[in-house]
Amino acid sequence: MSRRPRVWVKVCGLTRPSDVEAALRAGVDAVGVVLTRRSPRCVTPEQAAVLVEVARRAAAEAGRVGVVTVGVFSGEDDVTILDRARRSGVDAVQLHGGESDETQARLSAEGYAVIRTLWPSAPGPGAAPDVPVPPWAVLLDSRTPSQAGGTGRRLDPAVAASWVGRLREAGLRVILAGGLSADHVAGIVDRVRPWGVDVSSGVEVPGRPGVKDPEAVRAFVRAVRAWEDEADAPSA
Ligand SMILES: O=C(O)c1ccccc1NCC(=O)[C@H](O)[C@H](O)COP(=O)(O)O
Repeated sequence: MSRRPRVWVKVCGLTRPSDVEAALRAGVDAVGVVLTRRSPRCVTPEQAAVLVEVARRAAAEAGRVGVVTVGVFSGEDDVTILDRARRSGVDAVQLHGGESDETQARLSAEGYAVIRTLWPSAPGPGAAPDVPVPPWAVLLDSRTPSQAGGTGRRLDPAVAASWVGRLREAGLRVILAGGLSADHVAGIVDRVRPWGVDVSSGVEVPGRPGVKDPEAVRAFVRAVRAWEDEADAPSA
């Protein structure tokens, strides 16, 4: 029997300090604030700064090190991204609008961990693109014609697994997103084997984007940690 790896867990689209505290208490590794106006979960940099401070305080109180605060962008120019990232005080930026390699490099040079989003569409070797400059992590997500993220739509697990395999071979950390929730995250992680998972609408109060349900967040983290505690059968 072989031991399973720890899975990095991010809850995204937080808008309320109490939800940030609850997420940290539940044991998440990262909290995301959406800093693009192209989202119903958008917060201002000033609101984000309060949430980031709450996250740092809650992490310190819980004796947690390495908790990451992430600002999500989609389609903003580099100057706007840098301005909002600085004003909010996030550790990492998540590029969720097909931003360029140059933008990624510029943000890395400014000291931000960069999470680069890809939207898997086709299965098979060669379907996942090359990522010429390795970011801190790659995030696989679903999208609709009007929304680049936070859609609540699941990826096809076979497609996701093939992209994760290919990107892992290239040495990248891969975070899986797209319609995850407590009731099926363990099964998807078992099949797709990402380095991390990211959830937003699946832990929200139904019909209220940005308002998290603390019990749903706890159930999500519990489901991931329970999966980690099981062991893989030896391969034949
Ligand atoms: O959450 C949004 O509203 C959003 C809007 C535009 C770009 C990105 C956005 N969210 C990014 C995230 O990291 C979400 O957690 C991720 O898309 C997963 O969302 P969900 O499918 O609802 O779990």
